Amino acid sequence: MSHSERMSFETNALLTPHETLQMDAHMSSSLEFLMENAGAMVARLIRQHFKSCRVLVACGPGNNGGDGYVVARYLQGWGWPVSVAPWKKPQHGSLAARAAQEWTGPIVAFEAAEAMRAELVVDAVFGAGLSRPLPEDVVHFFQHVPRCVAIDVPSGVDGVTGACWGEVPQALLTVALVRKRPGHLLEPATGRCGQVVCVDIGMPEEAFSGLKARYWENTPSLWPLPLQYEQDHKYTRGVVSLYGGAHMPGAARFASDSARHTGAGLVCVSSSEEGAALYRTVLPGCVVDQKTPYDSVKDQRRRVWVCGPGLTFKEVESVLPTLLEAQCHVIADAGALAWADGLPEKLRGVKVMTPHLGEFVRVFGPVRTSRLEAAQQASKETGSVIVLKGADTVIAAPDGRTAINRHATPALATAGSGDVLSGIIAALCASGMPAWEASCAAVWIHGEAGRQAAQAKGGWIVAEDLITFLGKARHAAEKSQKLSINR
Ligand SMILES: NC(=O)C1=CN([C@@H]2O[C@H](COP(=O)(O)OP(=O)(O)OC[C@H]3O[C@@H](n4cnc5c(N)ncnc54)[C@H](O)[C@@H]3O)[C@@H](O)[C@H]2O)[C@H](O)CC1
Ligand SMILES: [K+]
Repeated sequence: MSHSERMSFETNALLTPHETLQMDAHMSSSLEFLMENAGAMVARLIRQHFKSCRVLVACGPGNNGGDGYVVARYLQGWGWPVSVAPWKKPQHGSLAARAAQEWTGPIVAFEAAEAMRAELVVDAVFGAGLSRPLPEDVVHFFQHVPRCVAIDVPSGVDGVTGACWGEVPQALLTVALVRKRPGHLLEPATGRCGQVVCVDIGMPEEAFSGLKARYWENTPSLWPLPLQYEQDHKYTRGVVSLYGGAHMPGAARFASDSARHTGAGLVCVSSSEEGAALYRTVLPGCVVDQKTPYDSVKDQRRRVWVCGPGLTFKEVESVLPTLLEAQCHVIADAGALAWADGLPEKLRGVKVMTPHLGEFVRVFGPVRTSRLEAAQQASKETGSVIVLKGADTVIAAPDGRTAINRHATPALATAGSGDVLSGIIAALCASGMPAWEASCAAVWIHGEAGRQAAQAKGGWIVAEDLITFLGKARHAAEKSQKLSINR
């Protein structure tokens, strides 16, 4: 059992609406207590973030609306001027109806004019499980809202995929209950959520029993990094190999430098006669040879390969099938993905693929669902870990485990940044980490190095800068895991 599976619902696990329903079913006798706590916590957060002002709570017919009535009651109790605008009344006898009954303050029409009169609107219309387009009158209402705080999600956000069912409210603050949801971390929803704060509503541990987390926010607690030991030598640290192309040597250089700076014990670069002469001059820290892939894979220490950065179609064709035949652990990027244009089965056996959206579409075809689901599907079909790169990188494993990474910076959008990532993944795979954990860790370290480099360099960086911060970035992850060797 992997570390993440043992972790159950740690704080970085993400809850889907379906899982929330399962928990609520388990806790049916305590739902009223949970709704009371949810409303109280949201009201407290509002008090922390805003000065007393005219508040309008927009309530839907379900439990999200129920939470809204509780918020209204607490704020009014603290002396705030509060009104409630029900979009639709809760069903008679429901939990939300009971919460509505306890609201004795003003009730106003659900219309734009009321929204405009308010100084702050609480969006308690729909929670994260909505599965149909946002009604027109709800869209119209929220277009006139001055400042908005959303309970669970801004109404119309799909809590799993981050898709929006129409023009959803723009929140300044979104209050997640129990745990964040995958949708909070995925575009376009992230942009509509504002600051996301997660609150404890007193959900007991036993409510999680029988549930197995499948989604996580990518944080260092998800993937323990191997430590450094006294007895280490370069082969215990791990060997990374790559085939260096003769035409675009910069990419192989970035990948090999990045593997070394992340902690690989040794990086071996094989190339043609012409390429090897070049790599010997630019990569003094690597072992450079002219071995054919067929001969290279006979060396049992050379199990982990980066394939693709800087390679032409012909070069990939001459290397990748041999690596896959020998069951090497291949990280496929750039040229290797272009080589499989429209034919993902050519990549069967690859351990990790690192496409950006354009490359992903070239290999797997148009994304008809969401990026999240497309990455999960591709991973299941190919048996490879899919690292779908972006501001909200998705790391999907064939067994369904999915991490979403927000630990990044726009400064990473520079040529060579992807080559650096493939080198980090290779270094961590070579150190013995399983492919999904290595990929998650690499994406985080890449983001951390980008942040540190951008800070040190004043904002704008190139791939070379990123590489020089990889050691520090790995150390930052270790520190955060409280596993630092300097402890
Ligand atoms: N464990 C927890 O985290 C708790 C969370 N709470 C809150 O509960 C909601 C989820 O409640 P639920 O009733 O399942 O969903 P909604 O409130 O979103 O209600 C949906 C409701 O609306 C109806 N509906 C949807 N679209 C339309 C439409 N176009 N026309 C008419 N009606 C529509 C739909 O049929 C449903 O009836 C969660 O967000 C939290 O805020 C609990 O308070 C405590 C435990
Ligand atoms: K909402």
